[in-house]
Amino acid sequence: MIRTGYRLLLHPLKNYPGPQLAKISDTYSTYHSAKKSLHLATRQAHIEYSPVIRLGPNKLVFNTVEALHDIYDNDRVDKARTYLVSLFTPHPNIFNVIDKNRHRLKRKLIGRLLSESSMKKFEPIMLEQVGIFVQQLLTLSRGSAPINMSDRSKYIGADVVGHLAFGYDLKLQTDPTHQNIAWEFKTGNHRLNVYMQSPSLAMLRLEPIAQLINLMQKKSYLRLLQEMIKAGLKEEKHAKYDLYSHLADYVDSPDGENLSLSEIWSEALFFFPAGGETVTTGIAALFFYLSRSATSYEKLKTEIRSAFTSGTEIKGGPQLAGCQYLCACIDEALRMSPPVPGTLWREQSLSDKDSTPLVIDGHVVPRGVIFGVNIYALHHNEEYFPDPFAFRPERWLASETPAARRKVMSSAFAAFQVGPRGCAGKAMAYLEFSLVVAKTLWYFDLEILPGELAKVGFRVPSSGYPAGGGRREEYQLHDVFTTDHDGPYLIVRPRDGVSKDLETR
Ligand code: HEM
Repeated sequence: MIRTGYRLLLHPLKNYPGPQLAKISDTYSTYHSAKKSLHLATRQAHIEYSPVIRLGPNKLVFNTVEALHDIYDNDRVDKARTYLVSLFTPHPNIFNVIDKNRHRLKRKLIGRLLSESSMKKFEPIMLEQVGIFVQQLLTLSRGSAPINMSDRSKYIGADVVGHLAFGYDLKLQTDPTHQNIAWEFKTGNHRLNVYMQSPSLAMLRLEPIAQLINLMQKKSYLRLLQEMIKAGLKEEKHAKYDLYSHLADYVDSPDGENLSLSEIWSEALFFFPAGGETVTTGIAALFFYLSRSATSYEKLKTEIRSAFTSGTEIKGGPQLAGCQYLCACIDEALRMSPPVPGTLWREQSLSDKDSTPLVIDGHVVPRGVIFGVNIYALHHNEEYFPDPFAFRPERWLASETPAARRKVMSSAFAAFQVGPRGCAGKAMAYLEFSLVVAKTLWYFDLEILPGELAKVGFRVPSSGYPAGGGRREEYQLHDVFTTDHDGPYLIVRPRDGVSKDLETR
């Protein structure tokens, strides 16, 4: 009672509007994160209350471009300690490390592997996986089973990352043995996302228990993880183009830039949600939007089919980068269905000695408060993206939209987050995304599957959110820090004559 009274009447955030329950307890965000709908609830709360809302006793969420840059591009701000709930080894990885110096080192080393120039070396492996993707579509197109593009994109996402992280061929695209790991990872993310909203729940230290249950249930991802690590250790350290070969020289090196072996495996494991699940969401979302928008589909198909003369010609480089409509479609899919849709919590750095108050978009934020911008809400803020639920790639094109408007949109586009903790894998993401979509549209014509399956992708069983869930034109994401999603189910028809080079592979 006393604590509730304090939070309502005396707390420094007492004057900020927001759902009543959120002012007194983290139950509000815990409940919505358990329901995987926190992104929708946050946007709804912004609409009902204000661009700045209190979403927990100690939490502020902003919905402005100014706040985005004030928060994420600010040396006085750190990742909030709620990220520590995702710590599995004594060594933090690039995602959950808070200390700025340690982060800088990790970012330097891992950033090299994920840079644009490094991606040129990794591209042959990626192309091989994309080749398997289109070949599998060809095989499936001849069967009677419907093709779920979420499943296909989940498999290729994990296969590509398996190679980059562990130099390991998971073969999810062709062999069902390990395909359920894609879902096991999501379950783990969901649990962590709930803990991140509720620091007190995390303090109960349930994670080791959950891990123990996983072990007892012999979760296949744990077994697979051990298998991948063992296989990696057997190889000569520079045998493959993967994370281990990049970092092996830093293992216990004496010059201060040292990493432990378990730290490298923890980084490699993080690549699965970071690089596998995110690109996957983007690809599935774009196929959803293309299957619903005949105009965009025709425009993109025409662009791809006139930019190249064969499917094998489609690879990274100026020709692919010159496909401007493709780039616009990718950004529009990432805007409407951001693969990391939630609020990425930050706090004033514990080491910040500046005596002036921390100001975010004109608001003085007291120490101890955690804050952020919700990516889904910002991407659907009409002030920055008019008609936010319409899939309109043209809004990103210089030929269709004035420069001033595009500038506003670019500064509000946060799919990869901004600032020093923004995504390190952007170059890889755009390459994989473009290759998968361009090759698919080169080899195949796509149609929505008729009947009940046509509804998969936009149907939310218990939505109740006028601001989001249940829209026919929106690809539905289930917020688990990354996302879970289903569909679209498509009919994939091989183009006459063109798919011959897939038969001969
Ligand atoms: C469409 C695809 C992708 C999206 C939308 C995306 C989005 C993001 C976001 C929002 C963050 C910030 C997370 C936070 O602040 O907690 C992030 C971080 C990160 N992402 Fe991505 N990502 C994508 C693809 C990738 C890929 C392919 C990789 C490669 C493995 C990757 C590696 C990373 C890494 C290493 C970080 C941590 C960066 C740091 O803290 O310095 N991402 N990503």
